[in-house]
Amino acid sequence: METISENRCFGGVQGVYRHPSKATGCDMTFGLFLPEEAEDHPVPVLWYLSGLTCTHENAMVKAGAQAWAAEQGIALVFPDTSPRGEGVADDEAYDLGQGAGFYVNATQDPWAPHFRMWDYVADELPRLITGDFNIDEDRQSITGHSMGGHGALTLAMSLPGRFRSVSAFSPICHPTASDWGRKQLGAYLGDDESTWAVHDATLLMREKGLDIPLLVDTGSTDQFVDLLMPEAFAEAVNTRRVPATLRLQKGYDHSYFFVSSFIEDHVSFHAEALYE
Ligand SMILES: N[C@@H](CCC(=O)N[C@@H](CS)C(=O)NCC(=O)O)C(=O)O
Repeated sequence: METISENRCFGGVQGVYRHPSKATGCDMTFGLFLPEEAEDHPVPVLWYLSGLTCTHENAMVKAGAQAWAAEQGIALVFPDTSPRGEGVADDEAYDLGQGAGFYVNATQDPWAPHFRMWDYVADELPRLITGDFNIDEDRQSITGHSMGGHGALTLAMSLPGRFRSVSAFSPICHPTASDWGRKQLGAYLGDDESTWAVHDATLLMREKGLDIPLLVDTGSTDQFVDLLMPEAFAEAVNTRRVPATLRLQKGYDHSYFFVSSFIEDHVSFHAEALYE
């Protein structure tokens, strides 16, 4: 693993690292914030999955999470959103290909060789960070924004026991019924929609429910709210009577100004579960 940068940050270290990935078959870059406590003992970790067009960097520099993670003694990991590089397939559209991995394992050409972001964030990167850094593998929580909120919700519902809590900012809630989803799931997984269902938070909620604390914030004036479909997810949560806090935040849009306004709440919410 190669260290790209390490900067002192709120008493801890904000690092950026690159490593060859077996899952994606290319080099992958991620950001990792370690609070000061990691110098002495293993610390809990909060995963932050990012949205369309993002790299590891957007949330790392724009969400403002480190101050609150430092206060709580929690590590933050910021994975990239797709495989990258010249030998990796791409598309001209911003919402397909590089920067738009959707946290699935592609089965279709030209995506199948590298677009295995599910395996990357569910298996390979967790093993790497808990092996190489002072992180407590038994205390993990997950959050994300937009496409990353979709990733956070679907990972949490599909990997029971892995995470202590899950939250999301403006998540894509029902991708099998949205243009943020149908296009990408069709391209990566093919036309058989039965293979899409395990990547749809609303369908997973209807089918399985969830037994860890759940918090979702969406801006009431998010410009993409019709694509996010928070009401479909809320209905599934209600139908299953899953304890959850689902909020529409008045006047907020889809940007990182929204994420940074509520990140303190989310870090505190996760800290409660991680230190229970
Ligand atoms: N570029 C797209 C939207 C992409 C977008 O809003 N991406 C969000 C996540 S879904 C983001 O975080 N962008 C990067 C940033 O704001 O730093 C458009 O204008 O239609």
